[in-house]
Amino acid sequence: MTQSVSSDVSSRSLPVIDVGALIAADNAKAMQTVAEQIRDACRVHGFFYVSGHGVDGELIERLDLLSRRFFALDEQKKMRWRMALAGRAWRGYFPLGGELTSGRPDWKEGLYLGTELAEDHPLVLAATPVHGRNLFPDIPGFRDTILQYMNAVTALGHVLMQGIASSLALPPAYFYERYTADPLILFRIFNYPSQDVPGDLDVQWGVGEHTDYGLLTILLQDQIGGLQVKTPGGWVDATPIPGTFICNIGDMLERMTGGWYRSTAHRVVRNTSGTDRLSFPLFFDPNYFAEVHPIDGLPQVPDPDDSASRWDQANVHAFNGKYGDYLLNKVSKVFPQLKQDVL
Ligand SMILES: O=C(O)CCC(=O)C(=O)O
Ligand SMILES: [Fe+2]
Repeated sequence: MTQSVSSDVSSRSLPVIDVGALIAADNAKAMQTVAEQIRDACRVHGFFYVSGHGVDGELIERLDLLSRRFFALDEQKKMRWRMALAGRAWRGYFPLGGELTSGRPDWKEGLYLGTELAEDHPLVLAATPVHGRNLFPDIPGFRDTILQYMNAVTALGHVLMQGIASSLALPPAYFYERYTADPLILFRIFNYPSQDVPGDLDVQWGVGEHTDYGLLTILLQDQIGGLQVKTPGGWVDATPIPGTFICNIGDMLERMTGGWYRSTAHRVVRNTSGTDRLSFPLFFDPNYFAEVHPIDGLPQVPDPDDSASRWDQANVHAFNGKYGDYLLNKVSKVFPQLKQDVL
């Protein structure tokens, strides 16, 4: 990979944490060991691989296969499910170069999805942004597979948040009781095609440097690679490891922990491998209406404001208010046109 810069990968590679004990939930000592591994990973990197997660491998294979079938369709056909058609629900397909990071197009196409809510759900009737029905492409089996996958990984998200609570010496249900009994789940399926960029386009990355907005991102990626994580020692490749997810913490967890855990910047290099790269991030976030507050009693971080070196120059610690407000402010920057049309 051309932009790979890690020279001393062994000391800087990201940890793999087997979370089987958290799922089994029958051995307090083993659960504590996992919580300590999570704490170390969140303190040092903000990124870790998860193995032993229990999500069905056959379901993952089916999701990958059907997603490839979708992206192989003509662009014109894929545009039948374009995001503009979902309005405020913020769902559907966006074409190559259609999403911006820091004002520049990313070299990816994708399908935006989330918790499936019916037209008569109160939040949909109230036209709540990012809530609504999905635009499921008419690939046989795709809808059910996506819904099953979102359910399975959301369940994993609840377990991981229990582990994160324990890692902070909080009761396991800390986040559930305050923020995630009804979490905001956004799910994306991305294709990074191995395709040249036309000379007149200002494209550099698959996805430019950024942090994620919410609590926890649970990412499935295929075998191509390209995700890189910013560490104090430089950019590190998050090399694919079969059978694992990659987890990273988002801005809201940094805010809640007063910077004790950081939302670590990451990016994806442009795919030049000759084969499409697929990735599937699921964002496990606080309820849209939840007010985010710092957690009492954590170790104090002297100066948590790192806005000067952050990709968006934002100070997440200055944010007060509903998670939904924070999210909308961010999302409107990555899809400015859509914001104009539907908000
Ligand atoms: O595709 C990837 O590997 C990462 C995508 C990502 O960082 C994001 O969607 O926030
Ligand atoms: Fe991300």
